[in-house]
Amino acid sequence: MTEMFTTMGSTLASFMFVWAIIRQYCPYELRRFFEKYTQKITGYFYPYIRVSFHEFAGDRLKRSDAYSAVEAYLSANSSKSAKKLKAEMGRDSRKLVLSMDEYERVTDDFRGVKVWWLLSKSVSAARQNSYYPEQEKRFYKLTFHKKHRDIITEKYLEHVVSEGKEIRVRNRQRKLYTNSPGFKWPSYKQTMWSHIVFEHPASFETLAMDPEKKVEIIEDLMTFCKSKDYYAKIGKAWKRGYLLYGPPGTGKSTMIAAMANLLNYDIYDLELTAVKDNTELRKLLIETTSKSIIVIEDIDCSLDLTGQRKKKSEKSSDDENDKLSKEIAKKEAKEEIGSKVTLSGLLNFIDGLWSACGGERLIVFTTNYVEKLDPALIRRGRMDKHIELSYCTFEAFKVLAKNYLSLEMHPMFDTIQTLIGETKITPADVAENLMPKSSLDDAEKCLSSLIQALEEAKEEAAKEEAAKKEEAAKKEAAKKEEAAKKEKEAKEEAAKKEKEEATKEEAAQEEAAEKEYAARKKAGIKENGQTKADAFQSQVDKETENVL
Ligand SMILES: Nc1ncnc2c1ncn2[C@@H]1O[C@H](COP(=O)(O)OP(=O)(O)OP(=O)(O)O)[C@@H](O)[C@H]1O
Ligand SMILES: [Mg+2]
Repeated sequence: MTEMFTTMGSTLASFMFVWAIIRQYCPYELRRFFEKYTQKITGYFYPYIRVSFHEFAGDRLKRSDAYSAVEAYLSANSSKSAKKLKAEMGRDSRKLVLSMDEYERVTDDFRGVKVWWLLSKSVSAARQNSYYPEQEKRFYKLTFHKKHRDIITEKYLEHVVSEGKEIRVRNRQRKLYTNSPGFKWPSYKQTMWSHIVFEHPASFETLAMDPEKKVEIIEDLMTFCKSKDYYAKIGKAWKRGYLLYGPPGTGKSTMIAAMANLLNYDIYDLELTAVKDNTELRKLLIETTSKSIIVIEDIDCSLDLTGQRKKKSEKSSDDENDKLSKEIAKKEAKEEIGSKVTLSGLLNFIDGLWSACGGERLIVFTTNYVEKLDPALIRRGRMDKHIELSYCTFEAFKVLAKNYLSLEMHPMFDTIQTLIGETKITPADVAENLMPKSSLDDAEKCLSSLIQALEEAKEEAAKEEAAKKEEAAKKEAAKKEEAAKKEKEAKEEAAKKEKEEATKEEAAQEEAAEKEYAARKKAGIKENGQTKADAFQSQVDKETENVL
């Protein structure tokens, strides 16, 4: 026996050696030729057909649906026969779901035909000097006899995929995904999203808001999730945008959780500030699955409106003489290159060509300041439904009282109704006051605490109002004073002008008088001169006469 093993070992070693020599020295074409014909000859004697289902096929951007369906199908069908299993938490964390582990082989029977499934993986070595880790490519391999080719390829595979999909929906753990900012080197099998199990208890029933509005939103959501054919008919991607806006603590985030629970959707909480650029945003979008809600919270804070920045840099580049402004423009341009997601990138994300992939998706934006948002971002078609969540009304209070204190009616409700109508209080504040703080707190105590809070809020509001009025009055007075000052200045200016005019006129008159005087004087001299000359002439004439 030992001898036999020794011989076998040395034969194997010799074979490996020869094969290594062939691989090294045999030209590639010859080797291909050799391999091809070896496969053909083996195929002739080997009567089985193998089908592989790779986890990441094609462009490797997304996990293959076929692989997921097979995985789900086998998790339900293999757990009885496989010996090596892996366990994952199932829906609502109530039950463990078992599925076959790596390198495990199971048998399945379909209409009397026996098939074999194997979960395997191939590991490609890490590239030298590369940051990329070793890459594992997992795949399922189905083996069956070639005489059953038709039944397996036509019927069995269809059965596996449809049952697998059903099982997936049944076992689906709803997840809350987020894009991790520290993630730099995505290998093909890693996704851009990290997730935890989504277990938020919020529902529309516990959401405090106007009942009519609530019903309207629920109907809108239910209609959306049943409208696959309708969207296909009108030629629109199966997605819908919701804009939730209102002051902090009015239930925007709670409503998103309620929507996910109502529709049984996953949530993708997109942190825009952690997205490097538009390309990364697109990748994130591709990796989201259908039946999901993509959420961007506080959209006004997370988006840099680059349109405005461009305007600034254009303005400064206009001024060519100013060196400093040119430098600022350059700096801004650099920032632009290194900047993150742009408005146009986000618009494309919402309703560009890529947004149609996957289908059955809600995109929800929340903001505290709707007026700050670019109109292009929230126009209908992008954000189809705008929902305002505002301060607590009496109807909303009643829902909270029922949730927190199991109260439908109470004598103190009347006071609360009056006070709630007169003041602004968020549902979050109401909820906080209604929550018992110790085991001794009863409903009455909680309601009194709320009444006190409402009164304080009312007082605070009155004070604020008074302060505002005072401020406004001060402003008005300052305005009036300013106007009076201006009027006075204007009057003084006018008087000054008038005086100046008068002085000018006087000067002009004086000048004219002087001119006239000068002219007269000149004329007088002339006249005098003439008289003297004439007198002199007459005297000369007289003397001449006397001489004669
Ligand atoms: N309409 C509501 N119905 C029930 N509970 C509410 C409602 N609004 C607020 N709450 C309670 O207040 C808390 C805060 O609410 P939430 O986080 O939904 O507010 P928000 O509008 O998202 O605030 P922000 O703008 O600051 O993000 C929640 O945990 C919830 O318990
Ligand atoms: Mg919130």
